[in-house]
Amino acid sequence: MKVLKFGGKSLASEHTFKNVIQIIENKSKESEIVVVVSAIGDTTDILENIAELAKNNQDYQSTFNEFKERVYHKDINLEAEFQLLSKLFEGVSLIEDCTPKIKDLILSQGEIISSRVLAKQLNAAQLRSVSIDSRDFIITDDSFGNAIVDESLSKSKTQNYFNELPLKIIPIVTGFIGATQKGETTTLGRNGSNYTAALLSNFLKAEELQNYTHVDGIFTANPDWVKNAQKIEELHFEEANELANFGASILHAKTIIPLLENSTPLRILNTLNPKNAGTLISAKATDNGIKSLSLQSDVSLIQFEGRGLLGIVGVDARVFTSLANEGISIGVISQGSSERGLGFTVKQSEADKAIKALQKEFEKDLYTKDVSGISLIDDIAVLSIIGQDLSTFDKPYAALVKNKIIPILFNNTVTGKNVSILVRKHEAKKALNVIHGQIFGVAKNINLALFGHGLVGGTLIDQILATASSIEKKKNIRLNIFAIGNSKKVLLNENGIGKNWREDIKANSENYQIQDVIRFANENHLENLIAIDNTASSSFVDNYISLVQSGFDLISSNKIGNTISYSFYKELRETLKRNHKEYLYETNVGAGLPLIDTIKLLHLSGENITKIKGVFSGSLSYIFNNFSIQDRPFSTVLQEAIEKGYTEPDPREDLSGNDVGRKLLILARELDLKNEFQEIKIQNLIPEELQAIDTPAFLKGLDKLDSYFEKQKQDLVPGTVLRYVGELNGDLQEEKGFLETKLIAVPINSALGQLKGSDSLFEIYTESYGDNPIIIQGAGAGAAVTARGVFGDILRLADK
Ligand SMILES: NC(=O)C1=CN([C@@H]2O[C@H](COP(=O)(O)OP(=O)(O)OC[C@H]3O[C@@H](n4cnc5c(N)ncnc54)[C@H](O)[C@@H]3O)[C@@H](O)[C@H]2O)C=CC1
Ligand SMILES: N[C@@H](CC=O)C(=O)O
Repeated sequence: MKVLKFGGKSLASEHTFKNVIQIIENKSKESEIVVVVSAIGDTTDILENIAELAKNNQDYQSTFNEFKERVYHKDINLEAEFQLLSKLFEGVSLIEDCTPKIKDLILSQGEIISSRVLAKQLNAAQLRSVSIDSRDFIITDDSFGNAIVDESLSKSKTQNYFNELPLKIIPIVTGFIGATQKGETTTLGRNGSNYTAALLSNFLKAEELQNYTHVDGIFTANPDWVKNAQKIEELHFEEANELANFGASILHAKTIIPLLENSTPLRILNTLNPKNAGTLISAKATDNGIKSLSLQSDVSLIQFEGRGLLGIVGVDARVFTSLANEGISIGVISQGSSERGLGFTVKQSEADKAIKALQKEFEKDLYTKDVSGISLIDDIAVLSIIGQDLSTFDKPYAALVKNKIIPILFNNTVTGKNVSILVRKHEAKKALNVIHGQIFGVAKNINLALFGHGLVGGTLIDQILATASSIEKKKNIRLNIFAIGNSKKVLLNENGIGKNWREDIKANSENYQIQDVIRFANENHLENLIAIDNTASSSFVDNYISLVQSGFDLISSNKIGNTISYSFYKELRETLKRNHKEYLYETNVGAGLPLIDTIKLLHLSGENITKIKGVFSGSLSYIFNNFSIQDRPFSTVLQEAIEKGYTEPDPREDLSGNDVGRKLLILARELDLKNEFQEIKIQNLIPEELQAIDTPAFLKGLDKLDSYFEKQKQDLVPGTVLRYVGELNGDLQEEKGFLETKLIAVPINSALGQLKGSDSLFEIYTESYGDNPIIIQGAGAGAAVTARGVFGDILRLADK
């Protein structure tokens, strides 16, 4: 025999009702069944609300009429229940009081109505069934509202009752309600229907209790809050009990206990997806490990502080006794060894009462200032990691801090594996997602805001979208682009911008300030935030500090942030350190080539890098590699470099030598040299009259450059070619290095003379390597290689 229990949501609509009937039909063909029901939909809340209106002498009648219309069913006469309710509400309204006893009688009608309605519907569907009132056999004490079941009496009564039932009739039993020995109606507390079903499963020795809900089972976290929460296939009773104790709303601690006697398995199933196997809770051992995260957001934190409490015996006892006297239960408790302060949680609904009780108890101590404050923090949520001990707690904790969520306090159980963390309510969803991603190894969400969607930025977006799903499979990292912005407008989507981003930008982007993007990320509880600067803008760099302070890591292909004043360079690094954030910019020198990382490692390991020289610019490499040996005007070759995406948005950044200068400065600063941009000796290749005009005018008149460069070529000694080079000389002992860029002639058969395409070449001279430099060579410019380099930085950060 199996017991099937259907919750209120399963009975709430015509559609779900049909599913219930179908499930009952199928299950009754497999084995004998007993069905337990909750009240339909939110009937219990509605009845409670009507009673409250009546008690307060407010208009309850219209809500009651609405209720009657909602539960009315044409084939079933509910007049007796409605009349009883009507009399009860009238009485409550007259005496302006609703005692727990009356309230139980009112609420019980919800389950009575639902069992009658379901039985009627089943009979109409040719499934013989009968509505059964559990008050006939579930016997309780008279603690109305949360009555204690007399299990042995209830067991024998239940067994006798069911022995008398005719065979082949499906019993539809009211959950939640019972009766005292005197026959007074009681209720078993919220979630009591599950308890009734568990009791019946035990008393009738069911082979399984199947609890039909509106979800596929128990998940590693509430799927409404954590998108990639995973269903748990199996749990041991003890683990389920822990989950229930820590507030997993789908389970009720009371439900598990009756099942232990006969080790009756409990399966959590979905009425709307009945083929899913759900979660099985049984006595079978499962792999030990973290099982689930739960969140309680209806709590408040009380802070009790006092200077004069150190060493005084009995203060905690007074705190807890005064609350116990008011029937207030305490959740998480924390007290430091200084004994100066005690923090603990209570239900939010009881917080004011708790404060009043404490103020009364400590009235004198408050006056003498031995107790200096009793205060309340209301916007609190308790996040519990069930199955977590402190040996591996460093990871979720560090992930929280990295996401700028600093727990208010945390607490672990001495035995068992549970850690509870108190966070601000508005941070709870983000905290849950951060910890979930960290401990379950399921795809970690990395939320990206991309600024600049030109050549590099646009290519990067396409690369990310094309590979996101394979990265998720291979690396368990889910890259979610939630913002794409240019200098004026931004497109935002917390669920991820897709392949049609170019059209979406046209249709849906809005004017913005950086604070709008930050606010959007916060409001949508987005974690692991990275801002990526693929602009060439100096004004965008102004946003770096606020982005870091708001919890973003940074990545840039833009070199400006690293090459404005040294004081900004330092300020940014200090801000990053203070906020536990990172800034990666591997593409700043040599595009996709692994140059910066190599220099960083060499320098960090104490290697004295004395010189770096070579061809730093991919575009200038392309231009001079071709122009030196081809009989084509300079402007034609330059135009080609622009079209291939090698140059800066304004190619004068390259021709002026500034871009090479920036790269030298970036490397110098990696070596702890404190140079400023103005100190670099730069050879500018742009004729003076073309230096001050605007970009479109410059681009229109590229041929004005031809005669100057033709002359440079003609002056070359035969067997040599032109190369634009950069050189950095520095030393560990020195504060500043010597940085220079210039156009030179080199032998055509030298390493520099042999460069092809847009290749850059870097020679790194160090003390240990002596005269044989480390050489890094390869494509030094181009949207595709640069975007790949930025992508590499994203994955590096995502892995941390
Ligand atoms: N092309 C290459 O080979 C390499 C380029 N880079 C760097 O990549 C960056 C991007 O270069 P491209 O894609 O070629 O430039 P681009 O001109 O094609 O794109 C720049 C984008 O930034 C946007 N933008 C400008 N100011 C902005 C602001 N204040 N806020 C937000 N967006 C803004 C523009 O609207 C444009 O969409 C540059 O900093 C460049 O130095 C770095 C290494 C190699
Ligand atoms: N314009 C730059 C692009 C890479 O930084 C170059 O030519 O090297």
